[in-house]
Amino acid sequence: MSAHNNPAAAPASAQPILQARGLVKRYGRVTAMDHADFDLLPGEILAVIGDNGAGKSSLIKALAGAVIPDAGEIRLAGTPVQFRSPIQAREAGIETVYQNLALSPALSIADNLFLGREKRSAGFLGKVFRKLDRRGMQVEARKALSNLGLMTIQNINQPVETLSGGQRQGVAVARAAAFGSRVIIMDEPTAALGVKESRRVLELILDVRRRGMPIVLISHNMPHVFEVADRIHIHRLGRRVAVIRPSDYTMSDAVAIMTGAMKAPETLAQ
Ligand SMILES: Nc1ncnc2c1ncn2[C@@H]1O[C@H](COP(=O)(O)OP(=O)(O)OP(=O)(O)O)[C@@H](O)[C@H]1O
Repeated sequence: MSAHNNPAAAPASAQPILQARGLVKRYGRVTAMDHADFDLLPGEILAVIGDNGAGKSSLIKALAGAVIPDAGEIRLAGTPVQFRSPIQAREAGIETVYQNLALSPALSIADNLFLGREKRSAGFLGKVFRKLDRRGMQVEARKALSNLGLMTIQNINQPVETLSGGQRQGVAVARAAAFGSRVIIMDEPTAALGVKESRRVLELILDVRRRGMPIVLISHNMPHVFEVADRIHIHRLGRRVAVIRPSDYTMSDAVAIMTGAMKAPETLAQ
């Protein structure tokens, strides 16, 4: 599917769902973020690309509450937010799927989906003895996976360590998509996957967008970026230097802007 006729894409005038202005983060003498800006529009897939060390992770971590910036402002749906921890960002609806997935291999798929937000049984047993509502969680886990067309997974009680890389990625995405999130950030979701599995994860990303959820996709894989992104945020030396549409530039242009070999376009495509 072409990313450029995305019916969910917001008009240019739409208010960003997630926005950052002037983020700064220094580690001693290293400036990881140097007045970095960021805009994610409702319903879009925004790819973030940049050379190694450009500061992509620092930016994403700041948006996800894992790094506290030294300066700058983050707004969620127009409201300034100051996340002090990843939990706070998650509670506000920003879900991050990191490259080294935060899944517990020995636990089942259903348990992983509810890790950290387990459902308790109704009434006394749940309140006093914190008894888990296993049946309820299994029903919801099955629903979350089938919503995303992931029901090739036969048994939601099987341990995650028995799943393929792509299926694991799927569980992580299902978890992110299932809990009323407003934004999903995916850090190199296809980096460790084979061709077929990468394909399925890309389909999954498109599927999540079809459901109206905006996605930030950090990736070094230009063909993947150009295939699914509505817009591409190019990061260089700690800051955003351009936002382009994949239909307006070639992959080598994007790489040239990223490395400084080509001048960044003057105006940011919004
Ligand atoms: N915790 C830290 N302590 C010290 N320096 C750090 C820390 N985190 C990041 N840096 C430095 O900040 C700069 C930006 O790093 P960052 O990881 O954000 O870049 P990146 O674009 O994500 O790189 P990559 O693509 O290689 O993952 C680098 O020079 C890095 O060494």
